[in-house]
Amino acid sequence: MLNGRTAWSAECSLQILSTLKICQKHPEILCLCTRDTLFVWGDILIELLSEGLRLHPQHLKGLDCTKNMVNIGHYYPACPEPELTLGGGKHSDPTFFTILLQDDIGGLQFLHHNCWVGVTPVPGALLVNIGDLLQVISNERFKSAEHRVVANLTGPRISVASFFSGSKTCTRLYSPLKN
Ligand SMILES: O=C(O)CCC(=O)C(=O)O
Ligand SMILES: [Fe+2]
Repeated sequence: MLNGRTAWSAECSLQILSTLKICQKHPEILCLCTRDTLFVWGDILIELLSEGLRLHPQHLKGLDCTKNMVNIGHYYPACPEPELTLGGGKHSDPTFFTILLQDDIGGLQFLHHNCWVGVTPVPGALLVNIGDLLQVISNERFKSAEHRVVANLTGPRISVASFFSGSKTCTRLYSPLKN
């Protein structure tokens, strides 16, 4: 807090720092993760997801699924006793979908048939995670998988998540698609 105000600049610079640190390690992905490019990926993805539901390619876009995107940078310091803690607790994303850029440290795990399965980092790859809103809209044909981040002896680990979650001022009611 700064004079009673939230120190938003610290969060903001952390986010930029995270993106820059990843880009320093993998300069080839710089063009993948600008805000404009992420909106393009979002539009391509939502078309594919619409088609996956046998809908018109623009159907989900018409529900404003890609209208708003929030970027959050994560910084997980190296941990001397990783088994005693977690980098990020178990959750599902309350979004339509999330595009995630992670560095090469690893630690992200998804819950699959009651087992935690690690996501091996692939240099330059963006990871797409279905969120709760898309699970509801798709009538559970797409699943919003629970995930967590384990702490690592090595680090820091850095990731940047781009959350596509509709407009903050949206008053639209979402419900499962009729079959
Ligand atoms: O840091 C990660 O790999 C995952 C972060 C995450 O799950 C989130 O921001 O919702
Ligand atoms: Fe998440």
